[in-house]
Amino acid sequence: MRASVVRNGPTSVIEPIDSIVKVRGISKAYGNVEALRGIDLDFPRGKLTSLLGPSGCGKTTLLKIIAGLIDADAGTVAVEGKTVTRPGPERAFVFQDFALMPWATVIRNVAFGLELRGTRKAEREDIARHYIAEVGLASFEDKYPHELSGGMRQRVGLARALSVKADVLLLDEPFSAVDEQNRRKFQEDLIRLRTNQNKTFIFVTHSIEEAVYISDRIVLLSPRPGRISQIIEPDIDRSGDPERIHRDKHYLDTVDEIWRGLKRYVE
Ligand SMILES: Nc1ncnc2c1ncn2[C@@H]1O[C@H](COP(=O)(O)OP(=O)(O)OP(=O)(O)O)[C@@H](O)[C@H]1O
Repeated sequence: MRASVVRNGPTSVIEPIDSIVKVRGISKAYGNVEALRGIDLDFPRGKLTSLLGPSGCGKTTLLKIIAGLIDADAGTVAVEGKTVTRPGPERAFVFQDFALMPWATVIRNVAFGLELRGTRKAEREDIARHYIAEVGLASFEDKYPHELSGGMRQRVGLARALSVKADVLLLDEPFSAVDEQNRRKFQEDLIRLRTNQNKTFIFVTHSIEEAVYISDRIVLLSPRPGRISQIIEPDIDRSGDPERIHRDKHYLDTVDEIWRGLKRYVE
């Protein structure tokens, strides 16, 4: 099936994309389970793209292939024109469970990526402090993960990814382990960070509402083997009150449209 781009809103012209990540012909099977088949995708620089689709359609697999954590059977991924063969400093992965070290303080956890790269202590702690404040955790530098709520641990994971100054942040359902309130707050933080930090975010989610709320572009995958079914670019003004956005006509129409696209897979 050819991918179609749908824009909800006044913009009707589709501009050429300045893509930072190019995925070409990616296929992947685990034994006889075919997870992905022939994925071609461009991820625009400085934008947030969500991967959305039925359970088991290969979203996490695609994210991990982009991260260089697992190999594809066929196809290539290039970041800034350079073929991905392993994890690299220009990409940071935020795991579902945030993968924090329980025996280390917040600041050590956040600075860990820099520690691995050999950045000296004073410098890496300065950088870590900056991003700890950026995610709203100033004054929690010396706490341990067990002293934090799920939402706060999630922020530590994000601060760590921001600290290594990767251009591309890969987030695997970062909201799945937190309550609704923290989820909303973190969604707003992500919208703000995307604007302030000029990072490219690639985001796996199960939630249509969440995808429409935070994404510049939504890639809808078909059931396994995952193929691109549709690409949707919600045209939503996110500068205002979040409650207003949730009642915005374009927002509601886009949610509805995606739901109608996905419904046929779950009925
Ligand atoms: N290491 C593995 N070994 C065997 N099968 C796997 C492995 N990892 C994933 N799979 C299978 O590959 C398919 C795609 O998995 P993946 O986790 O990428 O999908 P997903 O869309 O992220 O799923 P979900 O929405 O449920 O999180 C699934 O059927 C899954 O069971």
